Amino acid sequence: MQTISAILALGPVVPVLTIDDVETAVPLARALAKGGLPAIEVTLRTAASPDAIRAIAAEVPEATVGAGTILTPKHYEAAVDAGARFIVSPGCTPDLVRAATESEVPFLPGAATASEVMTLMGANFTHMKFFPAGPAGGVKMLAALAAPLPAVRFCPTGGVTLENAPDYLALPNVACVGGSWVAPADAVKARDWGRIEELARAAAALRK
Ligand SMILES: O=C(O)C(=O)C[C@H](O)[C@H](O)COP(=O)(O)O
Repeated sequence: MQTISAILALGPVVPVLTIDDVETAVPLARALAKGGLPAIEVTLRTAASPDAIRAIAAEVPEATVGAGTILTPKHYEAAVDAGARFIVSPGCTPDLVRAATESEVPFLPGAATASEVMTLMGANFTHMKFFPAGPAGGVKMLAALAAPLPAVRFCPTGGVTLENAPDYLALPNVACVGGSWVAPADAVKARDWGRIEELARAAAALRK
């Protein structure tokens, strides 16, 4: 089992995917990994998502598939059963902390304020999703959090783009960024894996 720190170091961007059609999961994950983004987050927001995670875990060994939008211990368990290698939440709850403690699959909880970060530090988390990054204060907020809380590493997600990602990645407390822009819905619908591979390649060229 890889640590969350190792998984977030696999690339500068973690694609966030919402998969409606399970048939797209494997070619989509292959295109992203081929473009240089092997750590992939599949949100648990659609009926197809558990099977999508299962298919990627089984058929795309070059990818490290995680599950996002994990809101409850039941979601956590379902994602682990499907083969998720990491678990992501937009926030956190005591129940999720317990589920994470009982699982060997690592957890990236979400935080957006100093108090939330401190609560998660108290539960021994060193890596957190900063969500929703843009609305919660963006680069300025993360830079400000680094002063009193320098040990925590973040994956800002929510409103991150190819254009603003470099500003986030330049911060010492940012491990990588997350975003859905590398797999636009229209490209997935059109099965345009070449375009997605190109978008992944451009994102992978960003330097941490
Ligand atoms: O579902 C989750 O677990 C989330 O935390 C939300 C996603 O990470 C964002 O919806 C991605 O945001 P965009 O890149 O702005 O589209």
